[in-house]
Amino acid sequence: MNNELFESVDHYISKLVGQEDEALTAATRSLKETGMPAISVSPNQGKFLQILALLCNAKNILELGTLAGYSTIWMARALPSDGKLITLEADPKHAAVAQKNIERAGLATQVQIKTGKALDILPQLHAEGAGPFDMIFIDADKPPYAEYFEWALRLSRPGTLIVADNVIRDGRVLDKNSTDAAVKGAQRFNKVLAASTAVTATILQMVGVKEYDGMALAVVK
Ligand SMILES: C[S@@+](CC[C@H](N)C(=O)[O-])C[C@H]1O[C@@H](n2cnc3c(N)ncnc32)[C@H](O)[C@@H]1O
Ligand SMILES: [Mg+2]
Repeated sequence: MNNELFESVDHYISKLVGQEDEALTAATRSLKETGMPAISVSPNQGKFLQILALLCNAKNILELGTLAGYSTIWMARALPSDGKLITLEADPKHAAVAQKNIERAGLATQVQIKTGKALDILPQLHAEGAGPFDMIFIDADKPPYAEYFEWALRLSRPGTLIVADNVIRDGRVLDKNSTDAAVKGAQRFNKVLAASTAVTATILQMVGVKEYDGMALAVVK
């Protein structure tokens, strides 16, 4: 693989159609400033998520895994003025940084961060009658991705788009003997996705400024 070329082309694309404004660059800067890991989606992936949200006319988005709110900002910008995005984050420090970034982006009235483990909050959302969501982006810890998918289905309607990030893991999903918990989580999720009769799904490989990876896309039947 020619990673250098993939990175250069990724920069070329983001310069053309994935330009970040000050709110997005500040969100990225906040990772370094607060010692958070640089594991947000890339600018072009953020733009891709925004386009997906626009394609499904999303008024109601759910995100699992906020970090600094970078992907949150890209997706929330696709919402109409009365649209809402709920994002779940286990780490209160990440949630606090994300809240500031979301306020800076002028999205505080549309975005709600819920702090806690996704597997605790998802049943609460379901019990409260939240949703159905138009789009659900799964990007939290990888081992329970299959469980996140089951909860996403419960919070969906026919036509809901479910997107799951990082399901290729530098190609390591091919390694049947992998002991890496994230790889095993992705393998288990991909199997569950493929076997599900509730969705029409595919997986896109992605190259660029981030590690070689991929996103799963599933439309609920
Ligand atoms: C890959 S980062 C999210 C990146 C973000 N979606 C973006 O692209 O800008 C994963 C986030 O999930 C959070 N997380 C980890 N385990 C979690 C859990 N059980 N429930 C909710 N969030 C979790 C981590 O603290 C981290 O902030
Ligand atoms: Mg990710």
